[in-house]
Amino acid sequence: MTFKIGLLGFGVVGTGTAKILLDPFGRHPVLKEITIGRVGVRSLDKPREIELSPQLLTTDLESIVTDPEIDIIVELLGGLEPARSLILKAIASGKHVVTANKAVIARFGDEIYAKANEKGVYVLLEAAVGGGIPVIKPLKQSLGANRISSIMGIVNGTTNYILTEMSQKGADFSEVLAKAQELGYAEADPTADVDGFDAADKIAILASLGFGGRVKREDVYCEGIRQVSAVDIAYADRLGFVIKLLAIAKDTVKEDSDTLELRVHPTLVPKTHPLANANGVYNAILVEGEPLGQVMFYGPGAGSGPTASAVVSDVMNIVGILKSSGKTRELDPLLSCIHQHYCQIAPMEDLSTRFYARFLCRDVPGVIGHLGMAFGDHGVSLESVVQIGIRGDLAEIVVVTHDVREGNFRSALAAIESLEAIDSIPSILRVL
Ligand SMILES: NC(=O)c1ccc[n+]([C@@H]2O[C@H](COP(=O)([O-])OP(=O)(O)OC[C@H]3O[C@@H](n4cnc5c(N)ncnc54)[C@H](OP(=O)(O)O)[C@@H]3O)[C@@H](O)[C@H]2O)c1
Ligand SMILES: N[C@@H](CCO)C(=O)O
Ligand code: NA
Repeated sequence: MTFKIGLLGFGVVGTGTAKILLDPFGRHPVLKEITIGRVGVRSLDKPREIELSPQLLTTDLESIVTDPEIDIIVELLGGLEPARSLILKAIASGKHVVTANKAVIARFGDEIYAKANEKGVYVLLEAAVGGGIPVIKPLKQSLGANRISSIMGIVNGTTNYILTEMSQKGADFSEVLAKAQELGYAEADPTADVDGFDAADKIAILASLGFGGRVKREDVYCEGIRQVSAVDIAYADRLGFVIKLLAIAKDTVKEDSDTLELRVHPTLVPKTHPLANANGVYNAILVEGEPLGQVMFYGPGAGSGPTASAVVSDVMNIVGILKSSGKTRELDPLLSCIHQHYCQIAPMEDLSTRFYARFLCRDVPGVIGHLGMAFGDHGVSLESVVQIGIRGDLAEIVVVTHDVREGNFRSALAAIESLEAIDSIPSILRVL
């Protein structure tokens, strides 16, 4: 039996996918039954790393998603449109879909899965989160017996690569970003990586899987890494932390409500924490549940081969189902998406966390006392106050708080900003 895939996109991940499919030796035998039927691209003239028969390539992507010969559509275009419309057309034509596109799923997942369930087709997305790391399928299947309480991790390879190079080699932000683009890690528009949007898409997807409800993408609080400076990386290091862009989804069961914390932001992570040692393009996702306790998924979070590994495993899963049960059976509830309700999201001001803040102060007597008083007045207690340096004619003071309600911390900062001794507050970061 042969199963034909229609590949939409033949860039970094599309090329990696074709490489695996064209070289099945030593891999799972089911791969020998999968062939590439058509490949959709934007430009027919572009030089390609792999030579495909020219009749396979087309710029008419609609003709691929409606082609009766094609069994599975693999969407590797990126971006919202035409990816969304083509996925919907593929579903309407009765095709199963594999996608690496977290941006589309995080925003249009409800529409896409409603149509897929109506049509009885699968939409699998292992490559969309954590690149090559198996994390979607484990969350759907292997961890299904657990009550998940938190999912937290480094889910963007580009920013982790940038932060690692900045902290280990003192490298310059824009140079490292260019290198990440060259290596095929970054999105077509790298602001999606740098500003945290890609990580926000991914945590929305993971939260939905882990907490069994739909998540509105706009509900994810999101800060990127632009404000992380070499100065803060160095202070963090002295205080025993590394700075990572974390994506966090946490159940906050209170007496009368069950809400989720959902956020992406640079975070000071203690060097002894398991997430602190995921460096470079590596991602790590720590899941906590009852009765399992903690489990961590770790591996290459981006790049052609690793991402293609996840894409092809999804294709193989669908082929396995098609081979064993034919096309007419009901969808497996452990592989499809059946959520109906939306998760309640807790407001950020109710978040309780530690903070790191760096102040530039006029070097007047008693400035630390003024800071301490302003924090105290708003119920913020300090874990450490470190007056470390002099920058020009200003004194640089770094504080780390104990756990504090974000709303209280922000009120304290507003009061501190108006103090005469305070010149500016160049950085505020959360601490794990
Ligand atoms: N790169 C990674 O490490 C990685 C990891 C995980 C997930 N992803 C996701 O995988 C997807 C693909 O990423 P990528 O890095 O492979 O992107 P890419 O290298 O930019 O490749 C995109 C491909 O899609 C084609 N394409 C884009 N828009 C098109 C349009 N409107 N019409 C026809 N063809 C179009 C391009 O055609 P041409 O070749 O003719 O330009 C190209 O072949 C994205 O959703 C991304 O978020 C990427
Ligand atoms: N741009 C993404 C690709 C993997 O999804 C990243 O850097 O993590
Ligand atoms: Na994955």
